Amino acid sequence: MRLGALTGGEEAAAVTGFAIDHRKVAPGTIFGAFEGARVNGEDFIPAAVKAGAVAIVARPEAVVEGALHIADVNPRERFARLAAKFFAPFPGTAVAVTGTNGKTSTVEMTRQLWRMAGQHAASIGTLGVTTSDDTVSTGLTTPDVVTFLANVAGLAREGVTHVAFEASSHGLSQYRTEGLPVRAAAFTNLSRDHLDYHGDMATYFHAKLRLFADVLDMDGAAVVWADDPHAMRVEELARMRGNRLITVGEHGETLKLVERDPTLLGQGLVIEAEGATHKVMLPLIGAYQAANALTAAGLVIATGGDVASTIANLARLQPVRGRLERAVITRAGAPVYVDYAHTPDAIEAAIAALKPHTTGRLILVLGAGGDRDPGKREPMGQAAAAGADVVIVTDDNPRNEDPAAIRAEVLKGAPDATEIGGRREAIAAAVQMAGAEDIVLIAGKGHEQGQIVGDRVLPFDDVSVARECAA
Ligand SMILES: CC(=O)N[C@H]1[C@@H](OP(=O)(O)OP(=O)(O)OC[C@H]2O[C@@H](n3ccc(=O)[nH]c3=O)[C@H](O)[C@@H]2O)O[C@H](CO)[C@@H](O)[C@@H]1O[C@H](C)C(=O)N[C@@H](C)C(=O)N[C@H](CCC(=O)O)C(=O)O
Ligand SMILES: Nc1ncnc2c1ncn2[C@@H]1O[C@H](COP(=O)(O)OP(=O)(O)OP(=O)(O)O)[C@@H](O)[C@H]1O
Ligand SMILES: N[C@H](CCC[C@H](N)C(=O)O)C(=O)O
Ligand SMILES: [Mg+2]
Repeated sequence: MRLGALTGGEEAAAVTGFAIDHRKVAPGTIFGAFEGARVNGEDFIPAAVKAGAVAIVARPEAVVEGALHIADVNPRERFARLAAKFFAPFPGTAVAVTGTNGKTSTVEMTRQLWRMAGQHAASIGTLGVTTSDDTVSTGLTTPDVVTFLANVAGLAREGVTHVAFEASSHGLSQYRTEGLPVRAAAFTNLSRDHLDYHGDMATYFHAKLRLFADVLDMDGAAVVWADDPHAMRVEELARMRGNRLITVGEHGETLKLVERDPTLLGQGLVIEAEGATHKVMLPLIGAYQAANALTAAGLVIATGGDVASTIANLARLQPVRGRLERAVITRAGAPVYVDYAHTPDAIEAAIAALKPHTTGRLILVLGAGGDRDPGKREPMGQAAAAGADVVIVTDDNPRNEDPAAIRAEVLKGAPDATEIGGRREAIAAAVQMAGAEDIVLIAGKGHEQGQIVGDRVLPFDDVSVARECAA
């Protein structure tokens, strides 16, 4: 592709690719130089030009010599839009999910429901890029803009027509997905997380609202979990902008949840839609999984899915990795669940999901990640102490923090908890103390395959460790 074809100018230079890291620049690359949280990408402009960059997308005040300066006050957005032109075509139907909890579950369930309807579907998020054939990890929930757009284009080349992706607040505030047309956007919920990055709840919510204010197509649909206290703001935004509004939940109008009856292995749902009453047996436990399943159904309906068959297909949803995943049943007969709860709200939701399933004690193992919002740690401890009968505080991913200091902050909220730093030892203790009537919940790491200590990733999988401890 010629540079002029992207800029609307006369430049004849060939564009061979896009990069936001100067170490990935090759001859013909367009380099995006952004001010980051850690360093200023503008400092790498000379090195990028030396490596063969033909154009630099940067703020007007940045100094660019030896390559075209594509100046913009919002260089991240401009870069994403140019890159999207380069990487297109994309799958015809893309939808995005934002919210503090439930994004991964919702995109995965959307992918499954589309597939059941005969579509060639994929999802992108915390679990990686998932198609019906495999899952390839990207390391981030919303990958960087170049990885994201290249992956979405790659999916189109493989024949994927429908893609659901997670729009994290970091991804939205860094314009990681701009340029890809979004036909429908879903909001799951808002609660405390990531305040280390966003500073306060208002800024965090504002970042999420960008999905509805800026990213969603003007003629696209907004799908809203109506039972969240923040749903109203999203609904107002959609109405103001003239987007089709699909609301789901007990307060929902499109898919109204009128009854939820937990059973041993799932839950019966009664849903009112289009004047008819639909009954379906969801093969997953927990109110939160019903919420995510209904939000996913909303997205499928928003993109042309038939209402009755989409609801009926909920009966065939497969579990999502690391979300209330039953790892093993101990010798004493206690089921051990692994769940990715790593916010106060999620801890509460995971406990609420399991409580109806035990006549004995709920034994909870939890920790909190290092280099992430420290303010959520004490409330996580409080949620644990309020809902579980036995709490064991352990390490999550300490990253570059002192693990004992992180545990101390969680323990402030759960002063009666037992402290066992080693995650394996903590899981072993929980498994050993569980009796026939008890349930063990291991929270925080879900599907993760490693424990990040310093800059090293040590192999660790909660599910495998639980099985080893129960053997
Ligand atoms: C806080 C954060 O979001 N950081 C991400 C972001 O950094 P940034 O733009 O602030 O970058 P920076 O490191 O200050 O560098 C500025 C610029 O200089 C460039 N650079 C930097 C160094 C160099 O030698 N050469 C160079 O060109 C960088 O590529 C960047 O464009 O852009 C980088 C490049 O894409 C990401 O790798 C990095 O993710 C870090 C590793 C990270 O841990 N991110 C987490 C917090 C994250 O994004 N999480 C969300 C939410 C999770 C969820 O709730 O699900 C996610 O979507 O995964
Ligand atoms: N709708 C929901 N309401 C409350 N809690 C939820 C909901 N969905 C999921 N959770 C909790 O959050 C955890 C993470 O779920 P999931 O991975 O789907 O969310 P996510 O938004 O993708 O998280 P992340 O921001 O880390 O990517 C679950 O294991 C569960 O404990
Ligand atoms: N076990 C994890 C969960 C992280 C979830 C992720 N979305 C983030 O906050 O970056 C941790 O705190 O290390
Ligand atoms: Mg996720």
